[in-house]
Amino acid sequence: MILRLREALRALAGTRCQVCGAVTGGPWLCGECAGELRPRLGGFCTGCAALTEMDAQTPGLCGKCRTRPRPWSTAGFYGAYRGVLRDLVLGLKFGGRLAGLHLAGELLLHAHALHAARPGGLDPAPEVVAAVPVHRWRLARRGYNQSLELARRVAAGLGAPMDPEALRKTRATRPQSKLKARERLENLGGAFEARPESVRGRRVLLVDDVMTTGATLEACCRALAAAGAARADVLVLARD
Ligand SMILES: O=P(O)(O)OC[C@H]1O[C@H](OP(=O)(O)OP(=O)(O)O)[C@H](O)[C@@H]1O
Repeated sequence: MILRLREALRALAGTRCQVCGAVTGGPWLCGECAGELRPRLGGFCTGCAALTEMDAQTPGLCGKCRTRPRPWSTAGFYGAYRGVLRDLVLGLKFGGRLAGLHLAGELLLHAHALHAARPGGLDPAPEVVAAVPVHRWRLARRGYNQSLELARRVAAGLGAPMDPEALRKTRATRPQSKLKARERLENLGGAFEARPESVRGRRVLLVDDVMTTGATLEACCRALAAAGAARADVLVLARD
């Protein structure tokens, strides 16, 4: 009975666009949203994924990454944090639109393949997949950690081990989205801890939904390095 109900709900979800909720004939997206979703192939920094004005520009290191490399090896992302991709991220995080996880997982896997194929790109076979953690209070309020759910899908798609305990948030912090760029790194000081048993000597792929200043991923990668990770790559759905 419960299974039949689940199937019926799944069938119902399959008739709606996972981004805008419009009724569709297809499984995941309406024509309008599908038409807008395309991976960004050029015009980004290979170090921090910062976007340049021209998306036709050959990817290379930005000035900031040349002078102050980030504490990760390289970054991969699907697209700019705009339009349909932004709606998808916001729906996952604040709208409880978890049906979007299937699509988001596929986009992340597509992004991983693209960024693993470029020179100096993502590790094609990470030894551990980890997620940016949320504090237990936020978890209790939201009911799930969207980054963890995304990381699970990436790990399953890559056939790589997922370790939900690899990183932990040790204290509650103000949401990055509410802070100015210069306040963001300070907000996260000492807020993340990595578990040495999970990451020591291993190549880690760290997954999050969106990168804005990169402060969150930076704080997490510093924790991974402190716990002895051999390498950390970062992968996000959207770059702001
Ligand atoms: O690159 P940054 O400038 O660090 O910003 C990006 C981070 O900000 C958001 O989390 P936020 O802290 O707002 O929310 P959450 O803890 O509620 O997921 C987002 O999910 C990223 O983790």
